[in-house]
Amino acid sequence: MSANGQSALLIDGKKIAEDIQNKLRDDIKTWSELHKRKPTLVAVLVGEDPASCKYIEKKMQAAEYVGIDSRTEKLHESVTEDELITKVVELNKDESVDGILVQLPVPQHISERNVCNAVDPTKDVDGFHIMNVGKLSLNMMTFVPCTVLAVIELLARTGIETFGKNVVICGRSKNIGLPLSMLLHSDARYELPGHEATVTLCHRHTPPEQLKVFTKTADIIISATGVVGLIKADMVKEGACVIDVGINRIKTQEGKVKLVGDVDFSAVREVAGHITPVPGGVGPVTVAMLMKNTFQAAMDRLKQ
Ligand SMILES: Nc1nc(=O)c2c([nH]1)NC[C@@H]1CN(c3ccc(C(=O)N[C@@H](CCC(=O)O)C(=O)O)cc3)C=[N+]21
Repeated sequence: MSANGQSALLIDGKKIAEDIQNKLRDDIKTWSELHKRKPTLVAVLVGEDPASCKYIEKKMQAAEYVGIDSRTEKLHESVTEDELITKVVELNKDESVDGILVQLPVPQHISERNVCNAVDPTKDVDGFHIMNVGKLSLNMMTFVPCTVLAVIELLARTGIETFGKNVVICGRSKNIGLPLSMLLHSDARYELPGHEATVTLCHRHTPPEQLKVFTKTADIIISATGVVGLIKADMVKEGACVIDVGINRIKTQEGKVKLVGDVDFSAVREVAGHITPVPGGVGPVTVAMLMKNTFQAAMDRLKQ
């Protein structure tokens, strides 16, 4: 139990996602009536990975709710890189399409980088195109990856300051840890909103004792590693905010599959000031931010 005798406040990602989507729903309705069309999102899914199918389904449901036209283009697992890129280029040229996303991971024989770079940067609602990654690193306006936006949104809506704070990010993935580190230290003197934190980016070669030294001084800990139980109670400063981006499927003793994050939730909860659960934390807000990026893409298209 923490010094004030209370356990951490739970950050309700599901509720936050609903709030965002309700606001978007109103804005999209107004926009669609004005422009006589709806924003349009196309997801490209290669193969039939059950987790990918589930995420795509959630995205399609959210799109339907907020008033975005959406569809999933399904390609066989054996599709070649050229064939996949041909599909993407076709969507790039399609004037009725505002946002394109290729669900990751793609099969081993296809280069993820080549595929992400094939998406028209103005339709790249995932923010994975090399040009959008470059812009983010320069704190320029661009599409920011949805999970990164979700973390920022969870902090902002919970009233957690980042200005001058110590943030420790665990995990340096190109789609989450790295862009999150770029956004959280962003400088307000450029185009993007500045978050102005001091960021420490830890990864698999950060020695465990050193990791603990870093996390112990963090005001905000964000874990995106896929390592179950990485963040333990003795690594967390009293009152810190803990954001769990991990998604791990584990088998329980009864043989059931359970979704857990990277954080030892029940123990960390007693030390932290705020904590996100898994499920019901970052995941639903990620989907909401995809809707926001798609609406943005549609608005930008009409302005061009
Ligand atoms: N091109 C691309 N863009 C992505 O944005 C992308 C991707 N590929 N590949 C996979 C990851 C993962 N991701 C999630 C989306 C929603 C939940 C989500 O809604 N999670 C629910 C529960 C889901 C469940 O029950 O499995 C929750 O945490 O409460 C999680 C993870 C988007 N990703």
